[in-house]
Amino acid sequence: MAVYTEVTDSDVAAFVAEYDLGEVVSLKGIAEGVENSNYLLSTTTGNYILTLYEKRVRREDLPYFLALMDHLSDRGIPCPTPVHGRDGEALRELCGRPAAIVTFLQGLWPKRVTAEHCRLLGGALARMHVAGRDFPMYRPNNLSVEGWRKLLESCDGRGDEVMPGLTEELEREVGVLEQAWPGDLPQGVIHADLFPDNVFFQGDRLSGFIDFYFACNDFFAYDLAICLNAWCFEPDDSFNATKARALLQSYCSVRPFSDEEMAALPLLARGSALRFLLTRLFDWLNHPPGAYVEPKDPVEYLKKLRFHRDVRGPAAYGLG
Ligand SMILES: Nc1ncnc2c1ncn2[C@@H]1O[C@H](COP(=O)(O)OP(=O)(O)O)[C@@H](O)[C@H]1O
Ligand SMILES: N[C@@H](CCOP(=O)(O)O)C(=O)O
Repeated sequence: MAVYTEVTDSDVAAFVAEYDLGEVVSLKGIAEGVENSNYLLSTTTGNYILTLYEKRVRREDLPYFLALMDHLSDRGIPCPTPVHGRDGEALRELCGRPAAIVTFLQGLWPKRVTAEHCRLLGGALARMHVAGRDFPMYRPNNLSVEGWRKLLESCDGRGDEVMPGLTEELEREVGVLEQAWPGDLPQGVIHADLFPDNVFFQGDRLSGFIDFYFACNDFFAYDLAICLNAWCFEPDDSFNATKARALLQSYCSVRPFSDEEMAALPLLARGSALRFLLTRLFDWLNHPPGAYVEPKDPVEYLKKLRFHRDVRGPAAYGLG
């Protein structure tokens, strides 16, 4: 369960007193999620999400994430909006952690992804990229190519505890991707963690995006590469080109891809697989025994990486 920091009734009452949100009715820990502590907060004015930011989120990055949610929702992108206190601040401290309240988003994330989900996702992602173009803040992607060698080193050569030969394969991959990574592609604000559990649907529409706590400035096509990995593989690890085509075509109908972006896609998808493989590997090797949150499987992302390594053109993604 993703509640790392326990909040008592008196803590939350004092916290909520800083806002015009009425009285606290209840506070329930939310089991889903990995990175932060999330609570469903009910007050006499409605439902909200209270988040206490944990290990991977740096305090200095929080103004970027919160301002981005304000910016995108002002431009009609469905996403949570930070609630500002009576002093105008959205970010404050609770139980020794940075904390914020955001609006509650209706809908559920898809447990079984369909091509229609991918189609809706593609269009909405492109609209988010366009809406972020005039966002004035900048945050580099510290989990992209410049960060991978350090991330691998932080695993202390223990990759083979997960699979024999893994450390060597990852060292090779990091080297190849460092050499081949594109220098310049269309870029702007990206979500950078758009997995199915961060996208809500209601009936036949996409009702919103959540979890902007990896958002950063990077190649737009890298966000799509993350989605290809997270949405277009089946539980038996096979790649579903129909889902990929639905995702990419609907994205391009809103924000067309350049030839350079299309050509770079297999490499970006390989790199995005490596990024999640490395953070999962680190968490797998370092999670305390008996911890509530089950670490995610790094090997799932090794298989995805190997798939993209063998891709020779857009036909593999249902295009061309
Ligand atoms: N704004 C929101 N509206 C509704 N539910 C939310 C909202 N934010 C988070 N949640 C709930 O909390 C869960 C975990 O949120 P998430 O941001 O993915 O956590 P983490 O950053 O820890 O991975 C989500 O799966 C969802 O159930
Ligand atoms: N999506 C990442 C883990 C981050 O979890 P989230 O709940 O913040 O999306 C992964 O699958 O490795």
